[in-house]
Amino acid sequence: MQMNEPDALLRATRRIGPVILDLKNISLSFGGVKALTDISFDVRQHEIRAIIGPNGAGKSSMLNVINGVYRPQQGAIIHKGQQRKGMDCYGAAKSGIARTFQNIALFKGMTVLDNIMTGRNLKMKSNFLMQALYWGPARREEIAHRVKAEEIIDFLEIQAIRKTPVGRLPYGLQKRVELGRALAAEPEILLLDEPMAGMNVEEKQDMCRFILDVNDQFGTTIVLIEHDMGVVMDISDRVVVLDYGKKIGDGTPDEVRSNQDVINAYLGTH
Ligand SMILES: Nc1ncnc2c1ncn2[C@@H]1O[C@H](COP(=O)(O)OP(=O)(O)OP(=O)(O)O)[C@@H](O)[C@H]1O
Repeated sequence: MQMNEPDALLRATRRIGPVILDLKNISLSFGGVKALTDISFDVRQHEIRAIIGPNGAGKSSMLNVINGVYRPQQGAIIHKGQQRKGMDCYGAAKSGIARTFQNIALFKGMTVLDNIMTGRNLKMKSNFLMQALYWGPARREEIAHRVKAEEIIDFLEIQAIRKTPVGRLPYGLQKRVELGRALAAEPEILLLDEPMAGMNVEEKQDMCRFILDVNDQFGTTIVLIEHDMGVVMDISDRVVVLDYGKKIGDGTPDEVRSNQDVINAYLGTH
């Protein structure tokens, strides 16, 4: 493939690495409904990879396959060179894959800080009894986790609301807190399910900036579903396009934009 100069430069400076997630011939059905049919694509380290497609195309199902919520009936998932066998979402999280959800899934009565702390659960080593007694090592561990949570709060510029119960925050800020909770797990791969849904223009701009900063500063690989085409084309390195559970396009934003199947099935109708 011939890359033009700015593309090549962009990729070189952003250090796109080798394939870390390879999805091969994935098929998934629910009873008679074929959600995904023979889908193959890969994700490279440090890449921002978008999955787009009309409603019901299979995008969320694909994310659920990646983070182990659904097990496909056919196909293979190769994560860092190892074929994944029978992994659930806990296993996926342990292997460095975190995600946010289409509908915010936060503890609404808890503060921003405490919600972000829940993202540290997988990293906690002390057992329940030690934590309950707040005993030596558990105390030191708690302090270290709080420091990490505060770092994320600073990074996302939400210091002013750190003690506010999440349910009282406007929607855009709740989405940012959800990103913070996912970041608290220090994921290698971050899955974002419509991170900008329901946001106004300014909130979208902020979220775009945070996604790019996470990718740049932490080196996190990002796979995102997003309906806003402007956003997708602006921030993604490569885009995979699904329609009725089938892959109809895959490539750089420019390649996808000029793909006639994509224009017919999706872009042309929006
Ligand atoms: N748990 C489930 N049980 C039965 N059918 C399902 C389930 N999850 C998804 N489906 C079906 O699989 C297909 C793909 O759905 P999916 O939610 O993955 O699409 P999507 O592209 O994310 O759509 P949207 O943009 O509306 O969120 C749809 O026909 C949907 O009805």
